[in-house]
Amino acid sequence: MSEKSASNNKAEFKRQSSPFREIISADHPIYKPAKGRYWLYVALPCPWAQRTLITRALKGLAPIIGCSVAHWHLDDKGWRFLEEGDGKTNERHWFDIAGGISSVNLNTSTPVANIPNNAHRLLVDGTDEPHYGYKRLSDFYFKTKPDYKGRFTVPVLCDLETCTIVNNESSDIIRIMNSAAFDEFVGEEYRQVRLVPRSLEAQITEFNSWVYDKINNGVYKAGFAECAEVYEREVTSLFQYLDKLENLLDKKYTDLEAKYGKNNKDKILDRYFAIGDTLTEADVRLYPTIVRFDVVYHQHFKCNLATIRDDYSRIHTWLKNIYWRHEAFQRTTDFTHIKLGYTRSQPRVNPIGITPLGPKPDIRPL
Ligand SMILES: N[C@@H](CCC(=O)N[C@@H](CS)C(=O)NCC(=O)O)C(=O)O
Repeated sequence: MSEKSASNNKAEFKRQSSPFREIISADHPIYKPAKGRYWLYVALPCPWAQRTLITRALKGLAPIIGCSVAHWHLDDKGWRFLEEGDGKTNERHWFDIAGGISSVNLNTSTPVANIPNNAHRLLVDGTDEPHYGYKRLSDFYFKTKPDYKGRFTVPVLCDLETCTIVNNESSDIIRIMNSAAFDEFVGEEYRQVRLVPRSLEAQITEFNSWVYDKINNGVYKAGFAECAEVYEREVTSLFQYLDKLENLLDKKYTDLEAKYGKNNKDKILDRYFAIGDTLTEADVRLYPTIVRFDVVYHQHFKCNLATIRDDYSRIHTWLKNIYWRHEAFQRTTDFTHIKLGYTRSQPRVNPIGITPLGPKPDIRPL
């Protein structure tokens, strides 16, 4: 999310690669599957972190892999946790049981302005780090690698036994969660959830590759461009790929209408996903960008050739369907953290740090 993640001398945004890439498996020399051994550190503005929260919820891993939420405000020392001891209440349990992080009550609390950057509203702005009392995410990075020189990004999956970072790349973390590693700790209903079914693997991989480069990362390439020429090129490309996505979903929706009848909305919506007719990793990786689009990327990253709600009707229906009918998505979406996080943490993009009140509502009803 940081505007300083990296850029090259052509004023283009380049995302740094993630240095910690271990997996958890019975064959791994150190990181064996276990209940309560691993902990996920996230920040709710971050779309990459949200992928991991969604997958954790869908796979029933909330009781197996705990989670801490950094304060939504990213400063020049990186993400920070709320003060030690603050979060040691029963409410933390409620946070985890929610299958992600819930702040359903917050989504209706407006306006979001007038909150100081360093406000500490317990279990509203984030949680503490309950194991080591770390104040900063950077503490984990230095503990794992004392000479670490990169950025301190979320999400981070940590091993509490060795106090090291197992992995800090969201696409790996969701594959770890989606593997059979934790099957023995979850019920059959979760074991059956396969976000990358073998029969759809090639299609999902192809979809993910352009969605990642042109849409997930595309909004950042437009928003963090350091000159007009780069911005214009990137924003144009982004909307070309949103058009491609709209066409793909249009075909999907029309085929479902032909099969089940135009009026059979429930049957259609039950099957209306990006690839195949069940929820897959393709939806998990697409959603965090689309749900942030109208509320932040449109104005903050100047991705304003169109909105999802008024100009991309099939993407909009897909988004509303996922948000309103799938708890793992809705309960890991915190519009307040999202809006505040982007608009208050990127002074080059928004120097005064005023958080726009609109659009209203954050997401329309289905
Ligand atoms: N490749 C990483 C990217 C994660 C990432 O860029 N996270 C941003 C938040 S959206 C971050 O933590 N930035 C902190 C910083 O750059 O200081 C992943 O997908 O896990």
